[in-house]
Amino acid sequence: MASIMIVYASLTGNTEDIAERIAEGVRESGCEAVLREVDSCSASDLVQHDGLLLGAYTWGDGELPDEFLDFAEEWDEIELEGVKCAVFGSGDTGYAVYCGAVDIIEAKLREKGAELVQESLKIEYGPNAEEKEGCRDYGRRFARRCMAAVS
Ligand SMILES: Cc1cc2nc3c(=O)[nH]c(=O)nc-3n(C[C@H](O)[C@H](O)[C@H](O)COP(=O)(O)O)c2cc1C
Repeated sequence: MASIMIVYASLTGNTEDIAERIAEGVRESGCEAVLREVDSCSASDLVQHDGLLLGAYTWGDGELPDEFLDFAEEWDEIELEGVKCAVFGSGDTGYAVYCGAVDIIEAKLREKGAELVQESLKIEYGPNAEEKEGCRDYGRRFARRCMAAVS
């Protein structure tokens, strides 16, 4: 069974809600979903799985949340070449840089040679009912791509 790691940072629960819905979609597809908050895992945990989904809210002026800053220092030391990844997050369109953390994480993964297998998912605040289904679908699509690679 393919195993997919979902690592996220969430201050008020919106990104967590997205992460949980994505995890449901991953599981519906018959894959294992390992869901972890970023401050409870180390960068080396990332490479033990068949796919990696990273999620963050945006802080400051389009910045990564502090929890991800510590993590981002560590991932310079790990090999992500060819690892199947995708990025999601929550933001607020009232800010100048909407979901900037998602773009920063995506750029970092590209720089590390990771394979971004689908477009990033950005949601304003928490997902509404329709967006929740979109999150599940996002998880299902990601899982299918990872399963195709392991079978
Ligand atoms: C101090 C502060 C700065 C923020 N800066 C941004 C920003 O630059 N861009 C953005 O899209 N959202 C920004 N946000 C909005 C949060 O990312 C948004 O509320 C998000 O839904 C929080 O997700 P969470 O519930 O997972 O913590 C900011 C929020 C706060 C409180």
